[in-house]
Amino acid sequence: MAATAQISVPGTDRKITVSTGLFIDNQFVPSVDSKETIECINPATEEVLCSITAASVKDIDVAVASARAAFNTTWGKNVTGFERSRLLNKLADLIERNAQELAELESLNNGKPVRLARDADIVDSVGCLRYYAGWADKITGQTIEVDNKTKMAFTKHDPIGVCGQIIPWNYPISMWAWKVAPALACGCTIVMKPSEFTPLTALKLSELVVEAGFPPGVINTVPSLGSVGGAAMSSHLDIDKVAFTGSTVTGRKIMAAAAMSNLKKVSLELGGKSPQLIFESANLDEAATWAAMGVLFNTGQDCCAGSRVYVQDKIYDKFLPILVEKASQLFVGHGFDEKSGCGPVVSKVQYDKVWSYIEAGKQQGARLVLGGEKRTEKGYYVDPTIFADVTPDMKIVKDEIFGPVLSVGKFSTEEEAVKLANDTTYGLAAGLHSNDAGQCMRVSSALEAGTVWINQYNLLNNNVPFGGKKQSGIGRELGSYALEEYTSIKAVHWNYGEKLDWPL
Ligand SMILES: NC(=O)C1=CN([C@@H]2O[C@H](COP(=O)(O)OP(=O)(O)OC[C@H]3O[C@@H](n4cnc5c(N)ncnc54)[C@H](O)[C@@H]3O)[C@@H](O)[C@H]2O)C=CC1
Ligand code: BAL
Repeated sequence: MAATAQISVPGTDRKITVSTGLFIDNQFVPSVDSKETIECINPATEEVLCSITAASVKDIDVAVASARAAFNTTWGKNVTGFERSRLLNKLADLIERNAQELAELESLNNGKPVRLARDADIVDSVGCLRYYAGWADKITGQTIEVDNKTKMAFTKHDPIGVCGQIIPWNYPISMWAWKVAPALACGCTIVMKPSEFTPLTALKLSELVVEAGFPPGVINTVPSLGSVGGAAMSSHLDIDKVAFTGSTVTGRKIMAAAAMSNLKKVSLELGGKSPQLIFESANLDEAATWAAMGVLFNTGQDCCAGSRVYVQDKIYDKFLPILVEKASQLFVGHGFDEKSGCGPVVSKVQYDKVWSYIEAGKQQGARLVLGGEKRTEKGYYVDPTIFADVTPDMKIVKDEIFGPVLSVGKFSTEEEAVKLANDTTYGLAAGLHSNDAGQCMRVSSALEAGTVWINQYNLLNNNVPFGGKKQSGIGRELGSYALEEYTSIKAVHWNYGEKLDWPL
């Protein structure tokens, strides 16, 4: 039995108990060979919450063996879709029951407001599990007529097997749900590696996996450093698929490791530098609200953050103050303050990265119109920061910052707007605000992005696919499209009459 930690809930006399071991075969266990630990930090206070076991390469082997055994016996093709659906729905119910505690733990480890973790991240995650519970008994192949006389063929959509799932720290519960729900619906088993920055809710969710009644080995949770556990999973010979969300740099490493090991299937949901275009016909107040939310939600730590806003020249001077006003209305504060709409960034590393970009923006001559001043209090807080009059060569315009930092530039024609928007190696998302229907159709078609929002931003739905073009990724999550990531298609040719003339 591995140990537990008690984490105090601010403003209450309650404590949350977290198992600090690895979750393998439905049990919390110590590492088989290592004493390495991961310190979990509260980004709002910079205090250590607890230390947990860091999985070694050997622990990954043990978790994979557990997932393989489950795949071959109690899960995989040995369980009906109806049963997978029932268990997914049960898990969704348990997460809903525990929403407040999970949201508190998410806030303590990640910094995001409890209110948003509970009412957005967890509500959407429960919805995701229920959405894929609906699919579990509807995953079917095709019957294919071949010659109508002696042969038919059919396809089976088999579960792909053991899935390594490597998730980031920006939406720990949501990314867990996006990975777990379609994999289980298809009959796959899982080795889940949460980010070393935010492993606590994945450990807590593992307790609910047992309570829901999943057989041992179906979901294993192995917190580990990316360079240890993540790398071992990517090159593992008995993992059939890796699903990853995180940086483009790490995505490349995972793909290379997959190629050099067993050519496992890989899906990558990577970075972005998404544009939002504001055309002169737009409702400026509404467009400013979406634009502010588009970059500031989750403190800008969002793969699809709309971190470049381009405004048509005729409305630029009118739009900019409205945008600045909207952004300054956001209350940035401790995640346990119900008023807080934005917490600190997740870690000291991320804090330093965001500030290095703010300094670069200043040095390269962008006009600072909001924020850009450090706070003196403890915690990794960064206030909403807006730079105006940016040019395409600036670092703040080119690179993914992953913080509450917005670059605002100007365009005159629709053609120029599209050119600026597409001037990036990324292609995750884009937004356009216009009341000209023809323009909405033309521009949404021309934007090189996996998701385009028209007169909205950042709102996703569990039944709509999400993923990137260009260097923002490969494959799709959510919607029916995600099922393709977790299935392997088998074609069965059935001869019921043809005799072969032999020798040929
Ligand atoms: N697309 C997205 O949603 C995310 C993008 N990012 C971007 O990445 C930047 C750096 O953040 P990081 O936490 O360093 O991102 P990262 O991409 O390195 O981390 C994401 C996950 O990958 C794992 N990982 C790290 N190295 C690995 C390796 N060699 N093999 C397999 N797995 C590995 C980590 O342990 C974590 O679970 C951020 O500033 C942001 O720009 C970060 C998190 C999420
Ligand atoms: N915004 C969707 C998920 C992500 O940021 O990784």
